[in-house]
Amino acid sequence: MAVLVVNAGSSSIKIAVFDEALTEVASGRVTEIGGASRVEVGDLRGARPVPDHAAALALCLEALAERGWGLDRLAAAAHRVVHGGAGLVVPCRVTPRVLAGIEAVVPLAPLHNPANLTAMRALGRLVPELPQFASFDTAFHATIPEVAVRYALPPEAEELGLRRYGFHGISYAGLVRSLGERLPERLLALHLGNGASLCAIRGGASVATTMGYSPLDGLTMGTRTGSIDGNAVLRLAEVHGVARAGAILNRESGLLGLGGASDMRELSRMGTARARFAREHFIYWAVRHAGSMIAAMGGLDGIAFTGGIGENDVAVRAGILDGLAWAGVGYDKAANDAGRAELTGAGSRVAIWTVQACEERQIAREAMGVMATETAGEGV
Ligand SMILES: Nc1ncnc2c1ncn2[C@@H]1O[C@H](COP(=O)(O)OP(=O)(O)O)[C@@H](O)[C@H]1O
Ligand SMILES: CC(=O)OP(=O)(O)O
Ligand SMILES: [Mg+2]
Repeated sequence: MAVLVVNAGSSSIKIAVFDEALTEVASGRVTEIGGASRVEVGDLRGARPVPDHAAALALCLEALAERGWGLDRLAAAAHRVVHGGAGLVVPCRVTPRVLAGIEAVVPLAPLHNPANLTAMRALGRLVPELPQFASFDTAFHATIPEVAVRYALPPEAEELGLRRYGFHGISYAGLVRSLGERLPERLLALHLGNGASLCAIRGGASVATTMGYSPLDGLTMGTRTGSIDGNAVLRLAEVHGVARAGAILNRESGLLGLGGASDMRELSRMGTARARFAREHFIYWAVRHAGSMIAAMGGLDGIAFTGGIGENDVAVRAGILDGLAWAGVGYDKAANDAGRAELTGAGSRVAIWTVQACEERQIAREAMGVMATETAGEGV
């Protein structure tokens, strides 16, 4: 039995095939979709224009078929879904009702849910009999206490469903599993990719996170503002209208708005004063928000970096770790420069790791869990 996993991020699509022992047997990725796209699927490696997520998925499926993983060999497909609203949280089979639920909250995750739906519908057209499953980025945050979930709004506003959800939960759940025995009591997890968030994980459970009602809140991101005063949002809407204001906040802000490129690697290459400022802004706000996460956990025992930037950008990691020296954080500079997995410095009170994001394996695991439950149910 093989499961195809499709992880559509805001700037990337990552696919992988897992066998029943959760061993990855094939994988591929297209990054910087719509920009200076890079393809790593099958024999295709390098720069190649890929305009959107649909084209990226088609490329990935073609490459998988060439490697002997045609759609006819798959038992199921499993997808990352960023936002399922209040109604869709636990992993489930994709049905017309589930598709409608994901569609209904497109305005809350405009950079993600359309790509997730594109992948589900495309596979549904290609192989209608293939069972499909969805895992939600919000699920891991179900343990966040009410006081951290609620905005200080009156009941009529809360009735609109305005509350904090939190995202990157699939990544955080996978991270907790990857750390295994090493998992400390109070872990500051940093998922730094095109979308970026922090999570305070206490005893393996999320107790606070920086994203809120949508994946716009918190850190400075590739194209998203991160935290911004509500009155500034109202002003943008007043001047430009709601749709344009939404586009500015979600697609034209963040590193792109400040530095002229959404991609961290590209900003490093540019090296202009603007580009440097954008990187500085990213680091500064990651440290500021980290302070809030540490307070929510009542202290800090470990730090784990993951995501494209967290795993690879040595200078960003160094900047954030320098900014957390006050919390007893000391890191091994040579290990950081070399991109090693263990960064804890001699005498540091806090353990530090980089961990490869393993969203795909976590999604496959969850889909297999749903399949097992369905099969058990049939046997009753
Ligand atoms: N080797 C690298 N050095 C610095 N930044 C990197 C590197 N590889 C990827 N990144 C950055 O990671 C970000 C994309 O992260 P990723 O987790 O793949 O995104 P997504 O949120 O779309 O899943 C980009 O800003 C990219 O520049
Ligand atoms: C939730 C989110 O921002 O995801 P990504 O980092 O993949 O864009
Ligand atoms: Mg991602």
